Amino acid sequence: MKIFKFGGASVKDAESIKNIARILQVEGTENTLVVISAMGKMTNAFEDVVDTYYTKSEELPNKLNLIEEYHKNIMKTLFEKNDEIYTTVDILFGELGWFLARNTSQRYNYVYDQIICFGELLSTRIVSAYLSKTGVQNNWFDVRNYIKTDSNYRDAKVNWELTGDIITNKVDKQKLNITQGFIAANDTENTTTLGREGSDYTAGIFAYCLDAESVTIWKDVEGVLNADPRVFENTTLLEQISYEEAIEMAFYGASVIHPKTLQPLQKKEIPLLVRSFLNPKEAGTKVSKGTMLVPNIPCFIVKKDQILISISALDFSFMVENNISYIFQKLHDYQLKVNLIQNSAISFSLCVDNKFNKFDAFYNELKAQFKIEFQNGVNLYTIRHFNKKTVAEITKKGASLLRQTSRETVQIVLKEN
Ligand SMILES: Nc1ncnc2c1ncn2[C@@H]1O[C@H](COP(=O)(O)OP(=O)(O)O)[C@@H](O)[C@H]1O
Ligand SMILES: N[C@@H](CC(=O)OP(=O)(O)O)C(=O)O
Repeated sequence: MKIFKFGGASVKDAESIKNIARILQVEGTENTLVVISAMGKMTNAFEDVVDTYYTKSEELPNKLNLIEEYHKNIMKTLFEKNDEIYTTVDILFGELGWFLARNTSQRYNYVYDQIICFGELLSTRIVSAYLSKTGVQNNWFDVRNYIKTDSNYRDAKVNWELTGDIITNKVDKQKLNITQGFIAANDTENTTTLGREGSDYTAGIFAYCLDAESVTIWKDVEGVLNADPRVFENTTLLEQISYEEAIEMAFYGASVIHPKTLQPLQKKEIPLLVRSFLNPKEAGTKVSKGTMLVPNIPCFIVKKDQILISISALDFSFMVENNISYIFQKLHDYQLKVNLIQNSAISFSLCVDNKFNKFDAFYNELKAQFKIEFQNGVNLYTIRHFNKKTVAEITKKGASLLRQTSRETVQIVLKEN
């Protein structure tokens, strides 16, 4: 069985959806499972709905209208006025409205997941209906009945045993299956999510459980490049990457592949292909067992808008196991994602992502016990397979605040203007 994943960019408008139908017709529609993300930037729009719900509820109808209009504009091009999809989509907006009106929970992350899931539910319904309309038979299903997780809303952990059982028993391998990325459900049937950009991971979960022959992620770029083309001018396509190398790149923040996606694939040696939906004839990138990197060139990864924190003890004592373990417990409690660590005898430096806006609370708790300084808005550059020239190229971009070098990797924290 083949697993395809189409991300937001590949379902961002009516033309993109027509393109998916063309790709499926060329690639074949049997023994295939297609995982689809929310359209375009709709997950961001739903995040805005969540914030508005809590802070400026008078603006909520307006935000919801914008989302509805976006989807209906796309539908206008793809369907006739009386097509059933309009009822399906209205029911979904009705369910969302019902939740917003009835919810009494103040648990932000729980509420977030119950709202955010509509992006994927809408996109998959629309793509599935369009495929059916154009004669491509398909089987839409609600992934929340297949992927089961714990109740760690917004970053749920998969219950592999249960999920594996359900998927192997329930997925009809003969058909073209269409389902949602990123969302799942816990054992009380509440919606959970796998972390932002988690649809790649969904594809990996299905591939693992179904022993798929391959996973293909369709992108608006040729494949995995040696640097983010939005940040670097000259980029080169990587034709082959080993699992180990791809895991390293994803870990350091190469956003083109979600970091959790690769391990399940590596375990079963399922190749991951990253191909262009704009140029589907090209081979793109293959991540598989084998050669580390082809071509073997330096690769650049940048994580923007990080916080560089420096912590030392108030009494100038050494930063050792007991206070470091305490700090890590707090980082975990406040869901701060650590991207770089460096310690000296009396101070401990960290570069973190303030993913869930919990840095202030972390800071306030720690400042009672430690001297803690921080700098917002720094960028973390990682160069895999670096050389002198590439390090010089990066460091000339701004003031270098911290550097860490290992055999294959250099990481540099920069304050850019
Ligand atoms: N190393 C890289 N190789 C290719 N694309 C990259 C890389 N790093 C960042 N990108 C960016 O990732 C984008 C595709 O990812 P994304 O927008 O998340 O796609 P989707 O949401 O459709 O899955 C590309 O348009 C490109 O700008
Ligand atoms: N829609 C979700 C999940 C996802 O993976 O999206 P994309 O494939 O567009 O990155 C998000 O934006 O986080």
